[in-house]
Order: sequence, then structure tokens, then C-alpha cells
Amino acid sequence: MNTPATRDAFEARLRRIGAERYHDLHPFHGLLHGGQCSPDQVRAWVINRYYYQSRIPMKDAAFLSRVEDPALRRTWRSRIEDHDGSDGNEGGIARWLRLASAVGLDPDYVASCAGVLPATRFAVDAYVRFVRERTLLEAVASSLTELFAPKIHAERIEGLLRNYEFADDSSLSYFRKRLTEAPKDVAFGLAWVLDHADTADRQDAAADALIFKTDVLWSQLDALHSAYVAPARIPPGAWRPGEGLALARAS
Ligand SMILES: O=C(O)c1cc(C(=O)O)c2c(n1)C(=O)C(=O)c1cc(C(=O)O)[nH]c1-2
Repeated sequence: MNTPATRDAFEARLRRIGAERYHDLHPFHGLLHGGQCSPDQVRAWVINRYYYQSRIPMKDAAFLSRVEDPALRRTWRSRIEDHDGSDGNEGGIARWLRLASAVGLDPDYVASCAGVLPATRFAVDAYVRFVRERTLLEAVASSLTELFAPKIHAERIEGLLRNYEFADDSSLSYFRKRLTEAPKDVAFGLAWVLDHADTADRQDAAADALIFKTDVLWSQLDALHSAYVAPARIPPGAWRPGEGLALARAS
């Protein structure tokens, strides 16, 4: 049997996956953060990314339903509240819909998930299914893309504020809040994975789960780029510019 890598070497392997494959490297993020997206391209991103946001608490609920350890459940359940809200905290989904309004979309339209690209659905649904069906180690490891998220959230806040009129403290509050939520989640998740990936096979499985998750994120941006960046190829049934606008702006 292969001997496992040391804790430090294994952590370095996970971080290398992020350095090579995380979606901060995707050209669509370059366009978005650099101010080169049209209002409709920003809207398409907001609509499709909402689908990811809306499924995150569902995948965390799927995870919780499989955990037998009350201590692990107690720690993990705050992830659901971070998105769904709780007393005194409006939650990430409501904050995302504030962003939708700020870019001129009807939040009810966005929340309906009508117009989400088929490939976005396939990728995101695959993530929920992965967490429901694979080992707990693979499920936790797949959330570790969040190791790399604070950097992209900080870049996004800075880039959107600099380049787009809709961007202000209210419309970007989702990302500002994630800057404190994500590090707490991921510190726990990383320690848990390092503790539980105690054989070479388990380390390989955890690394593969993280790679799978980088693919889930990358595919969503591929779908957006293909549909909405010239030469745009919007699939049948997906959002078309002019649809789902807030009434005041549509007239
Ligand atoms: O904006 C981003 O690039 C980004 C990436 C990720 C991620 O790496 O999966 C998450 C988020 N944001 C995020 O806001 C979020 O709540 C979140 C939860 C999770 C997860 O897998 O449980 N990832 C992410």
C-alpha cells in the first residue's frame, strides 16, 4: 500500500489544484472584473450564478442528512443559515437578489430560475448529487474551493466598484459578507479533510473531489461565455436580453 503524503505536503497538493484550476483563471471573470461586460452579460452572470447560490444550502442540507456526528452537524449547519438567513441576518440569497435588482432584473424572475442555462443546471446539479452520494470525506473536500474564494471576492468587489455604475455597498453586500463567512467555513473544512484523509487512497479521493469541484465552477463560466460572449450562442429556452427586467427599467 502507498504511504500517505505528510499533512503539509497533502495541503500543498490541494492548494496547487486551486492555483492551476480555480475559476479565477477563467476568461469570463477577466471580462467581468475588468469592466468589459455589457449590462446584459452582467445580467446573464447574475441569473446563472443565482442557480449556484440557490443550490448551495440544498447541498449542505443533503450533506447534513448523512452526518451521524452531532458535533459535525452543529458546525456545518451555519452554512445553511449563512445563505437562507436567520434572525437578524438576511442571508446570502436575499443579498444576491439585491444584486439582481441593482442590475435591473426582476428578483422574482431571477428566483424562479427560468432562463438558467442548461449547462449551468447540469454542473450545479452534479455538485449536489456528488455531495449526496459520495463519501463524507469527498463531500467536505469538494467544498474546499472556498479556500480560493476570498481572493476572487476581493478582486470582484474592487473590479465591479471601479467599473460599473450599479456597484455599491448595498448591491455588493453578498461578496463583502462572504469575506468573513468563507474563511471560517474553510478553516474547519480543511482541518477536517487533513484529519480524515489518512491513507494515500483517501488523499487521492479528496484531491479528485476538489478537482471535480473546480470543473463544476469552470463549466458554469464556459456555459456563460459560450451563450453570451460573441459569437453568442444562446441555447433554446435560456434567458435572452430584454427578458426578466424590473418593470421600471423595461419600459
Ligand atoms: O464567487 C465565487 O467565486 C465563489 C466560489 C465558491 C466556490 O469556490 O465554490 C463559493 C462562493 N463563491 C460562495 O459565495 C459560496 O457561498 C460558496 C459555497 C461553496 C460550497 O462549495 O459550499 N462554494 C462557494
